[in-house]
Amino acid sequence: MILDDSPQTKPGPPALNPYGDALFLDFDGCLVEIAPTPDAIKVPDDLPHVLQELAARLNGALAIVSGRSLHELETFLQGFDGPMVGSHGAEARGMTAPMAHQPVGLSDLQQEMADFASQSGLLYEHKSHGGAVHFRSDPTRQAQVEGFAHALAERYRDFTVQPAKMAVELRPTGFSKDGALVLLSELSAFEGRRPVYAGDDTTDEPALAWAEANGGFGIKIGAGESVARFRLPEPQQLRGWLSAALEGEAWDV
Ligand SMILES: O=P(O)(O)OC[C@H]1O[C@H](O[C@H]2O[C@H](CO)[C@@H](O)[C@H](O)[C@H]2O)[C@H](O)[C@@H](O)[C@@H]1O
Repeated sequence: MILDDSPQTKPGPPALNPYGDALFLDFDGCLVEIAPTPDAIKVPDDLPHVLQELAARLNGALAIVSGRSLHELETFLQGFDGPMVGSHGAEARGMTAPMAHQPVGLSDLQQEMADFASQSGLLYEHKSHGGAVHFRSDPTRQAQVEGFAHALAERYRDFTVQPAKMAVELRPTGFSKDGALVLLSELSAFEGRRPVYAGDDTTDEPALAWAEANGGFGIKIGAGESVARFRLPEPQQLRGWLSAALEGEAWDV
């Protein structure tokens, strides 16, 4: 079954193998639909339960891997108690935290970001290991926000500019989602399993590539170029695929 008509047409993903697969899921734009602001997302009531049940079916080999702060993921997904990686690979639960200390200059950097956003009439998102300035309310400000972020990263060397959907983030240098997959795959629940990664954004591409290069596959959610072999058009279809896996249904490729 062909699920999209974009220039880079890809089929939908095959069925999960509960005995051999490890599942890694991005959050925003992947498990849940993009919303006007970070706080405005709608998490379906049954999503934590579906994740919890599916994790049990996979013998614990299911993790959330996100750019969000870990405490936000835990709040949005109460009822799912499996591993989670937040802040683009810098913090985690269910395994040793990848980043042992907070990045140098964190609070000063956050203050500068908050001040810039306030003066620019844009939304500042305070994050546990960095920050984000969102320009979804005024996309014409993109270049200005990017210029500000790159100038900031010149002065705060522990931080790297992370482009996001209608936002620019500053995240800790040296951490990434694909780096997190390496660490997660060393956990006994994940070891030796075929990695399957679902994500929607440029920040997910290295993780999608990692899954493809390590005997598994990637699922790109939404339009756009991707290294992933498979695609689903919206988070809703990914949630459907997860529910089908839980019910043991085969997915028609
Ligand atoms: O790695 P992810 O789970 O995909 O998180 C990436 C960033 O997602 C959030 O921002 C994006 O989603 C918002 C809600 O839909 C939207 O308003 C915003 O424009 C998007 O950029 C989140 O706010 C960031 O902290 C995450 O890093």
